[in-house]
Amino acid sequence: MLHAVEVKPDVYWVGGVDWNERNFHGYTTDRGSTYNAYLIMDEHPTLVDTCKSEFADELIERVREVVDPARIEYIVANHVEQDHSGALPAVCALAPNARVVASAPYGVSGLTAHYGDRSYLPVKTGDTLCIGKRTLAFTQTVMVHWPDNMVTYSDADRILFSNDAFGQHFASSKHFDDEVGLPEVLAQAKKYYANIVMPYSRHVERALDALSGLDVDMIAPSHGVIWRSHVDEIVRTYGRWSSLAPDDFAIVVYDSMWHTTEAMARQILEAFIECGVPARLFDLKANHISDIMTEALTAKYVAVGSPTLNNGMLPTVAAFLCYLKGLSPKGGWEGRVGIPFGSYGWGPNGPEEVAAALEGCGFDLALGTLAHQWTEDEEHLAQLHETVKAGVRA
Ligand SMILES: Cc1cc2nc3c(=O)[nH]c(=O)nc-3n(C[C@H](O)[C@H](O)[C@H](O)COP(=O)(O)O)c2cc1C
Repeated sequence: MLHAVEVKPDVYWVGGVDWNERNFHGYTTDRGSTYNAYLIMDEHPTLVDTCKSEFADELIERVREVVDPARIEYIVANHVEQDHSGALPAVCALAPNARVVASAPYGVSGLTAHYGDRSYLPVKTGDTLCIGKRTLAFTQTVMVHWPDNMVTYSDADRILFSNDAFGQHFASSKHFDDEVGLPEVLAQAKKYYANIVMPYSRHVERALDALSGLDVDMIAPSHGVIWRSHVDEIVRTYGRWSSLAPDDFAIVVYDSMWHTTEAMARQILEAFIECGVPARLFDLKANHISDIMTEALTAKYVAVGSPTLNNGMLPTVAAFLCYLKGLSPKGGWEGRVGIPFGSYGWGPNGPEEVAAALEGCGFDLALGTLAHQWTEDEEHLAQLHETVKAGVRA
């Protein structure tokens, strides 16, 4: 088994590795994940976060390699969600004198709802906790991505225990950003941001501002690898993602029964490419919505196509648009163009429903709804091509 790992003097990674996790509440995790917990050995031994309940034994075994769990005096619960707090009852049972530190009011109320009243120690932004040589400082990062989220900073170690922020679903026997392929880790961090954090981008901007004064040389998130060599890069990258500034890039997402909407999708793709706009095509039968969302994070153009089925859009397209709506930034998609399209037999309800959904997400439907009756011929496909080119060049 993987042993506890000393990430800085007297600070140990003691988390769990979920090699086989492939679907995290509807988000595909093709590299598995980790639930990171950190043990700080000071005068008052402190555990930062726990893990999913299924990994409690793994975590406790790693803690035992460093210290008898009964000696733990504080458990900092940065976030209520069960992947970080599920092992709390098991750890508390072995550490009966430990005080559980949680953000007020939502961390305390959330933990109480899940695990009962455990005399939580409530903290707010600016509060500190002396654990010996070290002082831990807490910053609430409200709605990144739940109301209770907070991060914990250890001044003596210059470590930010960032919980979900800067995390990646990435299982590895290595623990640091410089020990694994950076492009893969950044890709997983982008997928995490797009699928978990994106709707709260304004809150991320505020959190980055609040944390900008800290002297950080290690970011220890609760999922994936620890940032020690690329701290500036991931903070800068979060700044870029949270700004929601789009790249000149297009995604074309569709489903189709008899290939007409598919032919339209391919024509739209070609038009972008001819305009010099990099573009990607996603058939919803072959691509998972969480992978498409990763690309939506930075795409200026989001074209979505559905034929009409039973007076509406296809269920696959509806599922994608429902997911997109939930993850759309609360203030809408400033500067982003939505392009609804699709084929129909006798009523254009399919493409029209797509248009209404894209508008509801906050896209600008600058090109209108590109609906076509029955099958496409060469002439109409050429017209569609020109319409998209004209829209992109306008
Ligand atoms: C089961 C089924 C139900 C359909 N229901 C409708 C409908 O309610 N209204 C309509 O206008 N067309 C309806 N159509 C026709 C399709 O919208 C039409 O064939 C369209 O060109 C299919 O586009 P596609 O090739 O992208 O699948 C239906 C087709 C099928 C197979």
